[in-house]
Amino acid sequence: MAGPPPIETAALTKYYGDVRGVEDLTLAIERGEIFGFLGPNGAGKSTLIRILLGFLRPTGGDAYLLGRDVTDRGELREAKRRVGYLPSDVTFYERATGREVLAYFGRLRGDDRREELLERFPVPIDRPVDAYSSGNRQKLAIVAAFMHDPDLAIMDEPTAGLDPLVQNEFYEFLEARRGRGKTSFFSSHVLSEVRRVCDRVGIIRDGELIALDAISDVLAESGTVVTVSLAESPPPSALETPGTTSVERTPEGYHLVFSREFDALIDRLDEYTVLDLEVREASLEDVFMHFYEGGEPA
Ligand SMILES: Nc1ncnc2c1ncn2[C@@H]1O[C@H](COP(=O)(O)OP(=O)(O)OP(=O)(O)O)[C@@H](O)[C@H]1O
Repeated sequence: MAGPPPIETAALTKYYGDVRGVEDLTLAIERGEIFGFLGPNGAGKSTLIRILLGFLRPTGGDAYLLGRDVTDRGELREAKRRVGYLPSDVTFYERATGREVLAYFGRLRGDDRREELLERFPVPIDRPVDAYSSGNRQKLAIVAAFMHDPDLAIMDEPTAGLDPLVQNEFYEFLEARRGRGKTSFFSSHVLSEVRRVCDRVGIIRDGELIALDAISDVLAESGTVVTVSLAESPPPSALETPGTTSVERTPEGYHLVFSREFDALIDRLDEYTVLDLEVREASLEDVFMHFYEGGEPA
């Protein structure tokens, strides 16, 4: 079981001229986990992935893949034999058939799991790739990325373009990999998929890591949403009680995200006339929206 973390970064920083890609990013992914990397557009997700794969050189800090320094060509090459990469914009040599594409990648890295993957993610294998739908193209990319059974998979928005059934198949596939101690790291905008499949999440905004947690911890901390409609209109801050993550005024009333500290809230509401009250479990959207929106501008 021992061994270096599959992905490790320390104070990793990348500037494109004056533009910040990522800044001071310190992160360790554990062996066997499914890790989701979330953040709004332009947050720095692709920058991190491109540094890890050696496509970009960091401005500062360190990054290791399977214990190998990604800035050392020889070490990177060695690590990448055991890594599968699924880019967000899949491109193949268009006139090749699916079979030829897979044969090419198979020669480079091996293809022990090719047939099993093609059963899970069937594609019209003898047609030229330029005639593929975007979903089939993505499925072919999945087969190509995983057929050498990599210890670590790095994926940039892997389910974009897949229909819900195939998405589900993909999540089950990642879970089966986890059962064999394989590690998966992916960027996503889709909170529901992260909730469905990830063990831990990192949230990045303006190039910086602003939260890193187990999904269950995130939800335990701020896992309840209360919508309350009052006859009076106090400022939202008047409804802040211990354990409240956020309070907003919406057309339906006040929207509170908080841990389950009901007594404090009930005491506070006693000062007003409650017209309507709804309590429900928070979605990840509720919990993470304040991470996405809040904070200092870059
Ligand atoms: N080649 C480049 N030259 C200059 N700036 C860049 C370059 N690539 C990315 N950036 C900038 O770096 C920042 C991080 O971009 P990045 O693509 O890593 O974000 P992202 O989180 O992957 O976004 P998205 O969700 O839109 O894919 C952005 O401000 C972006 O404009």
